Amino acid sequence: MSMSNSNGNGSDITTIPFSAHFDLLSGLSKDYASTKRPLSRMAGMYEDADAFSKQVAEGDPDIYEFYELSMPESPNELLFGTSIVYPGKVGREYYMTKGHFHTILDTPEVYYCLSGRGYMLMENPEGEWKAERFEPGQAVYVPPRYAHRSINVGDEPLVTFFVYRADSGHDYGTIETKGFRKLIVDVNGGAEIVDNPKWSQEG
Ligand SMILES: O=P(O)(O)OC[C@H]1O[C@](O)(CO)[C@@H](O)[C@@H]1O
Ligand SMILES: [Fe+2]
Repeated sequence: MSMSNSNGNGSDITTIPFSAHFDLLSGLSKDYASTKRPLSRMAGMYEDADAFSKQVAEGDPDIYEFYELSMPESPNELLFGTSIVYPGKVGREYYMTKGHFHTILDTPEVYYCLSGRGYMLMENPEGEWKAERFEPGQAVYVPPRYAHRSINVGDEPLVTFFVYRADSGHDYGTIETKGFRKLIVDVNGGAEIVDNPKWSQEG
């Protein structure tokens, strides 16, 4: 059987069958090294700047880590791995990923929750948004054009398995400066979705 295919751009790429291990509960892999995101890499992304600075100074905790396999950036390939968001809060805001649009905006993504509790917060450039629950066994579809951010509202790591087209790319766009239109915050011990003041001030 031939293992060659074309990436549609004139050059041939070759991938071979393979498998990878991810622990069902922790999401950690025996086969790969993860990429870790400490809090200091998320400057300006949490609403409470004082709480952010204090936590960075007091140890700069890892907020999340993920595995991203090295794949040819082709529309004919898929990229998959696990994402692990640790439990905690910055001020009233739960630990979360940076979140991103795909550089090729029209590409979707699927997430499957392996353990933990949280939300996938999604919004498109037109301002439509949706927060879907993550709990073990729940799959979430991120449609084309939707930015997506995983948020851990529980006491355990939030572990998800994701798959997306390998050429999709990451575009942080307005997210690094204004964030998402909504925040998920702790109100008296429960998670609530509230307006992000950075968006409501400017409309
Ligand atoms: O790009 P961000 O928002 O920091 O999040 C990274 C996560 O997103 C992914 O690209 C999957 O969409 C993974 O690599 C990782 O789990
Ligand atoms: Fe993505």
